[in-house]
Amino acid sequence: MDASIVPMSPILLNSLLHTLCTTSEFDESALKTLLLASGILIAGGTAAYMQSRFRVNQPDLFGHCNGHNNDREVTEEEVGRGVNASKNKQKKGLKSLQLLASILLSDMGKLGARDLLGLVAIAVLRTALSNRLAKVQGFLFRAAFLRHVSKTEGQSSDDPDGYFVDLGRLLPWTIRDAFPDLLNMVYYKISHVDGRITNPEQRIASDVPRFCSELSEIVQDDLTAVTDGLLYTWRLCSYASPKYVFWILAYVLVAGAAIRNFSPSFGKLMSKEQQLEGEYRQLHSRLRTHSESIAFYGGERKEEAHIQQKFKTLVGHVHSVLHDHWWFGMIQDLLLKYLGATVAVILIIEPFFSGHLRPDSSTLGRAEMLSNLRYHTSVIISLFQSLGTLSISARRLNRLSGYADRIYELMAVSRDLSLVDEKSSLQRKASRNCISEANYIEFDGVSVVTPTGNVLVDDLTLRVESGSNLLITGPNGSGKSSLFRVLGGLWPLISGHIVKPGIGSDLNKEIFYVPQRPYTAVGTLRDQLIYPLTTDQEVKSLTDHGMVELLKNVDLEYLLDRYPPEKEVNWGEELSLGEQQRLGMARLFYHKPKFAILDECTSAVTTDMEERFCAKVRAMGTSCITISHRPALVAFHDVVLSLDGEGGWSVHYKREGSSAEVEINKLKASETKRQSDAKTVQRAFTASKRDSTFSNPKAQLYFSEVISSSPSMNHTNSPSVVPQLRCNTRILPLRVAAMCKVLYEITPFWHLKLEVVNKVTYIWFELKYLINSGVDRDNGGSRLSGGQ
Ligand SMILES: Nc1ncnc2c1ncn2[C@@H]1O[C@H](COP(=O)(O)OP(=O)(O)OP(=O)(O)O)[C@@H](O)[C@H]1O
Repeated sequence: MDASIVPMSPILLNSLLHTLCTTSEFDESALKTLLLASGILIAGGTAAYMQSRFRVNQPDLFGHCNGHNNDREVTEEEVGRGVNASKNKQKKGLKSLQLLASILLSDMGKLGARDLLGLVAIAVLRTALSNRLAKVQGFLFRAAFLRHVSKTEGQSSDDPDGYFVDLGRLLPWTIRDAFPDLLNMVYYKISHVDGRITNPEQRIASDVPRFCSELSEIVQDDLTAVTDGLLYTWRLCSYASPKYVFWILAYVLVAGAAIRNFSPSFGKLMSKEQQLEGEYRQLHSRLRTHSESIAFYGGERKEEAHIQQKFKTLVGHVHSVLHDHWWFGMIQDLLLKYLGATVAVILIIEPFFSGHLRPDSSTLGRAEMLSNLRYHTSVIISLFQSLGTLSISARRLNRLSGYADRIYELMAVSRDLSLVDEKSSLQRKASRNCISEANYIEFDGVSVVTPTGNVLVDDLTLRVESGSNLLITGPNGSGKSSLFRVLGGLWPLISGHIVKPGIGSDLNKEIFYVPQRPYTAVGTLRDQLIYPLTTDQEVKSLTDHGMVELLKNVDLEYLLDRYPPEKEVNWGEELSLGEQQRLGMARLFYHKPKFAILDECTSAVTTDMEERFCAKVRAMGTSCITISHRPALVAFHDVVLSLDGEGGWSVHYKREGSSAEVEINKLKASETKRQSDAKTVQRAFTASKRDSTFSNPKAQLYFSEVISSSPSMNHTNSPSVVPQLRCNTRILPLRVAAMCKVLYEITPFWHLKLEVVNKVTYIWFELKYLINSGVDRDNGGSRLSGGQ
């Protein structure tokens, strides 16, 4: 709205001024137009404001939701609470803004300070230039009056804003570089353990850039407003008297106070919008990650409904925000721009028509007056605009505080989690609960507790010497993986003592974790093998021959033929699950750690591959800690830790000559009901005969039959998704008409329609001005020549 209405103000004033210059009295039609426009704006603004304040079907009146809880009436107490909560939130947001600003300033450095000074210099230059232009315009008016140049030429001089704003807005982007790094090891804890913050990625990827860009705009605009304000105050004081500055200031202060009273809590609205947007994006990202499973299940409708619902909530909220911006912008523009400009014109007229600047009757005197009037109109309007800009800064800062609040919350939580880590490690050191370093892994009285407080394993005591191999079994959800979350420091050590190698150094060198869900990094095939190292970090660089050997160990050498060595591939999408798991094994062979934690990392590979893998890891001298449900793997391990899923556990050491079957039977004695379910599946699996269907040569025949009986894909059967899109031979007018219809239908929002209304009003004023000025030039021209 602002952008389209702003140009109206100078046009109205120019029109008024023009009329004054030629006839020395208000033109009746211009006054009517002004009154009509003001009336429409006041009526529209008041109606919208009333509507917004009395939306009774929205329970969280100050949260601006789209009214799902119609069945509950809003009590006065609740509204009161809403007001208090809103005010508290607003204060919190402004405090966050203050803190972020101080971080930005302290991290700005020499480069940032230089840029800030550059901005100030640009603002001063811009003000000086616009002052000069205002003077030139005054001279041109004078010259036009004396018939030296045509008057239209005089009006064509440009405002310098366009030349400076773009350049000025580039500079504050460097402030963004000074932003502290929000991504660190705490990220996992924020998203998986802590639970205070949802969608941290939205805050980092979207809120931070938006915060920086809006902050840069405010800094730029306010700097300009301050320099303009100072210069024009001085000019006005020196030309007329300080009383004009006093009147303008008084008007802006009163209008500003009235506006502040009306202002909705834009910070809170912004914050909620970001949260809803984050949730909406997350649904899309989930859809992308699980698209194959969803397609197999045929779950498109369910997913679509879910996404649609989130989208509707987001749109409803955005609608509500835009509506508030609209009516509030209307009131603000009315008070600070239109009414303000009218007050300015009334102020400027007084000294020229009844005061000390009243011209003498000579032509030169009138020309001088015209020049002065033009210049001082620019001065007074610019002063109004700059004070107006400063007074709406509160709204902009309020909006900005919404982003600031979210960013600061993220920073506070991450700092909190780091501090908690440090504190608890200190506490643990003081007590007996701590992690210390040795050549082996030991759990001594360790309890594994989930972030929600469930005890998964109680008081575990177990030692894994370097060179021995441990197998961990237990029902699903019994805490097998969680044990290593505690060992790796992802979950806090609530009680007990852990001993492990590699503390303080690169943990992967000593204990290498191969996860259940294979992880493939972005990059080339080589990058997959050396992950998490980068090429620069490699102690001994992986040769081509070494790479072939690693891949041969896991039967993946064909990947070298399929993909050029330097090609970056989305491995997670192009490789099968089993292939990704085998790539994970090859990665382990490359790193050759002291201990390898194999968390069901062979669940998708063939059994012979699994056995080869275990044999190779043992031969490498790496101790395996394997989580698996497969009894076949017992043979490769010396110790079996069995979890019962209810906090209990038992350790079994393999004796000479005992077989895997004996060990399993031993474990059976202590089975609970939950355990026995898992074991039954294991036994059924080992007892079942291999299905020979797919090794049967006839299977090929079956596939051929399926393919031949499937419907052929010819073009005549292609589904007509959107019939309108299929006819591509439509003539241009029809296509334009269809486009307009679609545009109209997909833009049900007020603000867009309002834009159209604004544009039409603007054009109407332009036309009216052109017609008036044309008529007046004819009349005025003849009158002037008559006068001369
Ligand atoms: N971030 C978390 N917050 C709360 N509970 C969690 C979290 N992560 C895991 N859990 C819970 O901890 C329990 C143990 O999970 P864990 O992944 O250790 O199981 P597991 O024994 O490895 O199971 P599986 O054999 O299915 O892999 C589960 O009940 C799970 O719901």
